[in-house]
Order: sequence, then structure tokens, then C-alpha cells
Amino acid sequence: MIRLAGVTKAFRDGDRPVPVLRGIDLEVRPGELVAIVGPSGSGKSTLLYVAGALDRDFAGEVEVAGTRLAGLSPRARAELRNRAVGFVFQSFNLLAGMSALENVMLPGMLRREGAEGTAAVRARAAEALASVGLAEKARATPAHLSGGERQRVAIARALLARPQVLLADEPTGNLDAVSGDGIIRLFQRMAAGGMTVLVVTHEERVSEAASRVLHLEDGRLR
Ligand SMILES: Nc1ncnc2c1ncn2[C@@H]1O[C@H](COP(=O)(O)OP(=O)(O)OP(=O)(O)O)[C@@H](O)[C@H]1O
Repeated sequence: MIRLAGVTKAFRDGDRPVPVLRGIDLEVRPGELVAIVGPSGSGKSTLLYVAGALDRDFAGEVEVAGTRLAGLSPRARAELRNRAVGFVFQSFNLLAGMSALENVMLPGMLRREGAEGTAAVRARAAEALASVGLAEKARATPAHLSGGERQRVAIARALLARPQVLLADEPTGNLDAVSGDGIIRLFQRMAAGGMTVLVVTHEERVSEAASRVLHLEDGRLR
């Protein structure tokens, strides 16, 4: 679940505050796939970063996966993010020298908790890759994968920690129509499985697939 209430945010241009979010109320429940659309520069990415506990420089209330962000230390915020939130971006951000499986394992290796060994992280990564239909490509490096497959690897990486919330910023922006449709179906499946999915998009076929579409304009959602 994601909940924003009365969220405002401004960037600074010299001394002048430039408001970007002007009172955002938003609730996305488990099982929902919500699309945010709006003109370029309207603040869609900014809203996504606030909702994902990446940005704490805002006013108002935000709750992510049952935890209110107000008063959390940077460390507690990072823990919440690692545990509960998966991020997917337009550019897949995969490491070229690593296989698909190793790319998916990476966050698990960096944030290894307790006594979890490499074999356990590898098993979780293999499961995540299988869930996006890429079990067969585990050993391939990004250069040997199509754009759609690369994005699916990035999604598997975001799913490694089995997050409750999945946030995606223009996830189909670099993909052809067929690959993009595969990614959209994947998001629909994640939501159907009970995940809370919030996607920022310019693309109509993404918003058409969403359970709700919200327009961000002049700092407000409608
Ligand atoms: N770090 C920053 N410092 C100052 N201004 C910023 C910063 N990040 C974003 N902005 C400004 O805030 C506004 C919203 O940016 P944001 O990236 O959220 O828009 P967007 O709707 O995602 O745009 P696009 O669709 O083009 O990706 C823009 O005017 C942008 O220039």
C-alpha cells in the first residue's frame, strides 16, 4: 500500500522556490496497477521518488507498506526501501560484465542480511528470473539480450527482495511495442498477485492496461 496525503514539494531556483507538487493525495492499494500520466516536467518522477521513500525533502504525509516516513532516520528509510520497494527505470541499468542471474543477485549480495549465503541469494534470483520468464537466459550477459529481456532482468532484480510495492518510471520508454506489451502484462500479473504497482508513463497502452489512471498537472492529481 502507498498513501500520500497533502504532499507538497518545491525545488529551488536560486532563492526562488519552484513548486512541483502542490497537495497530492494518493492511495494505491495492494492488487492495483495505477498509472500516472502528465506533461513532461509535471513532476511525475518526483512524485514516484517521494512515494518510494527515495526523497524526503517534502511536506505532507507519506506511508509506504504500512510505515509512515515522518521521523524515520535515513537508515530506517533505506531499510524500508530495501525490504518493501522495488524500482524499475526506463534505462535498465544492468552491469554489462555480469550475467542476467548475477545482475539480479547484485542487490541481494550488497544487502545480505543475517547469515544468508550466496547460494540462497542465487536461488532467490533464479526464482525471480523464472517469474519474468527468463530462466533460460540466466547466463546471458545484457549484450546478448533484447531490450525487452533486459527490462525483464531489471524487473527480476527489483523483485528479488519480494517487495510489496513496485514503482516504475517509464518502464517501456526504450522498448518496441511487442516488448513493451510483455512488460505491461508482467506488471498486470504482479498486481493480480497482490502487489501495489505504480507506473509513470507517457504511453497510452500502459495507461490502458492500468486499473486507474491519474493525471498530474499543475502539481495536482486529477
Ligand atoms: N533536482 C532538481 N532540482 C531542481 N529542479 C528539479 C530537480 N528535479 C526535477 N526538477 C524540476 O521539477 C520538475 C518536475 O520534474 P520531474 O522529473 O518530476 O518531471 P516529469 O513529469 O517526470 O518529467 P518527464 O516526463 O519529462 O520525465 C521539472 O520542472 C524539473 O526541471
